[in-house]
Amino acid sequence: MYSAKPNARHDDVPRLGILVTNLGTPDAPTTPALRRYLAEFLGDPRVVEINRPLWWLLLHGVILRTRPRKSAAAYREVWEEGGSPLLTIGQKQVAGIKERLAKKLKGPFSIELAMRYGNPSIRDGLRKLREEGAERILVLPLYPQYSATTVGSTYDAVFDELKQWRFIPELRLIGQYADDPGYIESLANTIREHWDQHGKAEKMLMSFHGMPRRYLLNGDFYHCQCQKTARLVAEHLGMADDEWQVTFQSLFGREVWLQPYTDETVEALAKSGMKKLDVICPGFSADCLETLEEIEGENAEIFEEHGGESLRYIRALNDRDDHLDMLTNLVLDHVKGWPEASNKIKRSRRDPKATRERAAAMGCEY
Ligand SMILES: C=CC1=C(C)c2cc3[nH]c(cc4nc(cc5[nH]c(cc1n2)c(C)c5CCC(=O)O)C(CCC(=O)O)=C4C)c(C)c3C=C
Ligand SMILES: [Fe+2]
Ligand SMILES: [Fe+2]
Repeated sequence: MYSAKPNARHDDVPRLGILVTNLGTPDAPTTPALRRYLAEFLGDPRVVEINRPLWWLLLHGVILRTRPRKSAAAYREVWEEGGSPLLTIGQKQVAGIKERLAKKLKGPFSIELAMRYGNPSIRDGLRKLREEGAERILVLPLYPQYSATTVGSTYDAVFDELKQWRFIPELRLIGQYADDPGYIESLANTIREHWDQHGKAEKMLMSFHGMPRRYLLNGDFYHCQCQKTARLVAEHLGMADDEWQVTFQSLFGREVWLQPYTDETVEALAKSGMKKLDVICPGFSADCLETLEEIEGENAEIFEEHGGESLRYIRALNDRDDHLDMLTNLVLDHVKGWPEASNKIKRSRRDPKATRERAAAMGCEY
């Protein structure tokens, strides 16, 4: 049985729905919450693409017995009063985009934050949009670079939910914005502000989340989009080739991942005598465990342990005004051609009494 909007009425005003998504985060920095979260995340075949039965045994037999405790301790280091940074920042981002859209969109719209894993879920976000009357939905995954492991998997979750609906909304998906001029400019702005405050370091690493190299060889061009973002930022800032470098972080498992690795590069640069190093993570639209604990925490320690003086982590774009302006413009570009209030006008021209009588004759509550 396909599901429908509860208490659907024939005179509902159709709205535009915007679902802003990110990866997701555990509900609490505890071992049981991490076990639930990692089981969902690492059980996703888009994320770990190996033989399913073998992976299931390894995941449930080994990884979920050991990693949740370790990961919970790491999450405790970054946890805030309102929850995980990825979630609290996501809430601020959505509130900021909503405020901006309210000034620019003529028709009614609703916007919801949803997470690919954990809460608030994509299923709940889509259902909320449906309850609010959304008949057209735009999905904006907050990943600037497309990867099947992130954006592709988000689409899977959207399709899995929508295929159970009776009325399937018109759907648009934003796949990537790796070379969007507003995004590049926001990154350049935040770097310039950092330089104004702290001066330039000897080098800047642009560190992106990694993935197994095999995925690139099988056609996931995330790597190329990361390179493009980094090149455009460097060009925008007029940086010489030896002033910056792309690296990949957050390795998981024993396979070869995209290289060079951030931690190995940080260590090598410190050993080579470098004293000041800037690191930015352009692929993370919000600060999270991978930036705060891994880069600002672990990698800064690695740098200092091997002779460096200070690794200065440049925060993610988070809820900066230029970032929220850029994301709002991205939404506006992608809803072009979708009529704003025309359906409302059409419906109001109908004879409500006659429509109600016809509906009642069919046993339908109008
Ligand atoms: C197992 C393989 C993983 C792949 C492939 C992967 C790709 C990938 N991830 C992000 C963004 C984020 N990942 C985050 C956390 C995280 N990532 C993995 C594993 C893979 N990611 C794990 C196991 C974890 C959980 C933490 C841990 O136990 O170490 C996060 C942070 C979430 C948070 O709550 O703060 C983000 C964001 C991208 C962009 C990407 C591929 C391009
Ligand atoms: Fe990840
Ligand atoms: Fe990590």
